[in-house]
Amino acid sequence: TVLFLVQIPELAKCSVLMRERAKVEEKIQAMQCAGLSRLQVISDFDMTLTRFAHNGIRVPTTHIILNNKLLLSEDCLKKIRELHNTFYPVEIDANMTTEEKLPHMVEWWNNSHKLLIQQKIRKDLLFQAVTESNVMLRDGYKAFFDHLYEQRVPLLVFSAGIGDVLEEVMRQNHVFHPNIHVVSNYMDFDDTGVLQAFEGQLIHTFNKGEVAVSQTAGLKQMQGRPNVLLLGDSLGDLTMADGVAEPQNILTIGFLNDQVEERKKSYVNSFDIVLVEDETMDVPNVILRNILTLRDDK
Ligand SMILES: Nc1ccn([C@@H]2O[C@H](COP(=O)(O)O)[C@@H](O)[C@H]2O)c(=O)n1
Repeated sequence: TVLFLVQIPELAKCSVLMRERAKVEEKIQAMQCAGLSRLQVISDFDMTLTRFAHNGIRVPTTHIILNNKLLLSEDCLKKIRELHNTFYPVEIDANMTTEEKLPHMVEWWNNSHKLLIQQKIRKDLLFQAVTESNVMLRDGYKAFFDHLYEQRVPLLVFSAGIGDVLEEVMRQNHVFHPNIHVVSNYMDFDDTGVLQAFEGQLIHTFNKGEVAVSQTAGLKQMQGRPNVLLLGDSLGDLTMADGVAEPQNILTIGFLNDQVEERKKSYVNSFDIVLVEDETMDVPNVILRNILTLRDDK
């Protein structure tokens, strides 16, 4: 154990919480032994791969990136902000159960998507909306994406945000590599490039388990990879690996960004590792380096 802690000093930082350190060590060691050919990474996007805040200012989610006068009228911007002010507190409420939150999440996503469709958003303006936004990936993001790509480890980005927007964020940061598969809410544009609907089943924060079973279970590039590094910022993200066939070791890392004291206990009880107000990818990167470099012969 002492040797292990020397190898991963980042886990000793006070912003890193673990319910059972020994279990974390055991899982990492098992994943090291199995090698990279048995590994896949599943990550949420908003507030997990992106920062929560920068210099005290909230970083936009993929939905909020669209809150730009280029795309939305003043009236629509106001309505979208009102929806956010009503429903985000519900999403992160430490005293409500997931079942209690569910109908509110469906209402939030459906109403905001309806408003976006009414605005007839043009596909060719998404690039500019992302450029003009303050979206930022977490510090250390490049090493995270590049290392997985170089080592040919598949990365499933599983997001209740907007797929077209998060792809553009990764593209503009030069990390949208071919080993990435995205499952998210994609926009459906008509022949003239105007938003007319959203494709497929709606994904919100708390139905990722269902979506995993129906959409990610059959993904060819993820098959034969029973070891999972899972990254999220919501308890709903813990179900993102529900589509993995015969899982062996699932190491879960939760970013606790908001309502820290209220949610600390439930996060520590649910994720293997909890990172408190940590805007970096340092811990996932060091764990990946351990898993990927100790036995890279497979
Ligand atoms: N109209 C909305 C709906 C949701 N959000 C936020 O987006 C996040 C979803 O994306 P993940 O990549 O984290 O799955 C979710 O946590 C909501 O807070 C929003 O900003 N506007």
